[in-house]
Amino acid sequence: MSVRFRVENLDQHYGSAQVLRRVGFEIEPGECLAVLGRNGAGKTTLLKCLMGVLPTTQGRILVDDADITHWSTHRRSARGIAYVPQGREIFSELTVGENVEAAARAHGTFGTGLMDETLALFPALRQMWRRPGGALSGGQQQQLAIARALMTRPSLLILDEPTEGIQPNIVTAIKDVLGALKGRISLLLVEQYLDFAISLADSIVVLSRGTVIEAGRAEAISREQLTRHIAV
Ligand SMILES: Nc1ncnc2c1ncn2[C@@H]1O[C@H](COP(=O)(O)OP(=O)(O)OP(=O)(O)O)[C@@H](O)[C@H]1O
Repeated sequence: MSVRFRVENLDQHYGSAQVLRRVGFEIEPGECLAVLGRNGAGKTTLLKCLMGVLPTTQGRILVDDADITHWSTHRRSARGIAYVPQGREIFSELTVGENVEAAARAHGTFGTGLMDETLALFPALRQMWRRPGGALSGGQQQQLAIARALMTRPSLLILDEPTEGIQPNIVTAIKDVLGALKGRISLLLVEQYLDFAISLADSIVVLSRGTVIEAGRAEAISREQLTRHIAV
């Protein structure tokens, strides 16, 4: 089940440095929002605020009608917000199967059809089921991280640069999976790879120095505009 997700006037500071300024956007149920911006624009900081890893001092975060601004990370996760961080953070000592099962047990979805449904999206993971997570390629680890996140039965899946450092065939596989999930769940995608973001996004937000400098429906923003905003 997907949700409406809204962020209003979010500020964030590291010490005296302001990193986010009045950031706001909305994700319609079942849609994909791409957040774009150069290195250092504040994208990862934004995601940390949304997951409650960083406390919010100014602004509001809403899921449907619930104000989750001050909820713990755990409570947000229980409300259906899942986060696949940059760097993936799987358990490299555990097998692929143990990684998936640990996430499923922690969220009460072990032994449900959800596990089979999710693994059907990632045939490569089934083939690698008994291999340690650390033995997988970067792309396979990314798939594993997404599969783990899906075990929480999310209504909003947040992904921080899922294509970073990944071989092209797995990028395509991940794009297909996210495309298939869209509609059923909402997606928030932070991405540097423009073509990937454009192919999935229904709406786009561009951040620059912590400020939203462009926002709108994906079809209303040209590729040239986006390239100009995020070119180094
Ligand atoms: N823990 C921290 N303490 C102080 N400053 C930080 C911290 N983390 C990030 N910053 C600074 O905040 C700004 C935003 O960083 P952030 O990582 O959110 O950007 P980003 O858009 O995700 O960049 P990248 O694509 O490189 O990950 C940068 O200027 C960065 O140097």
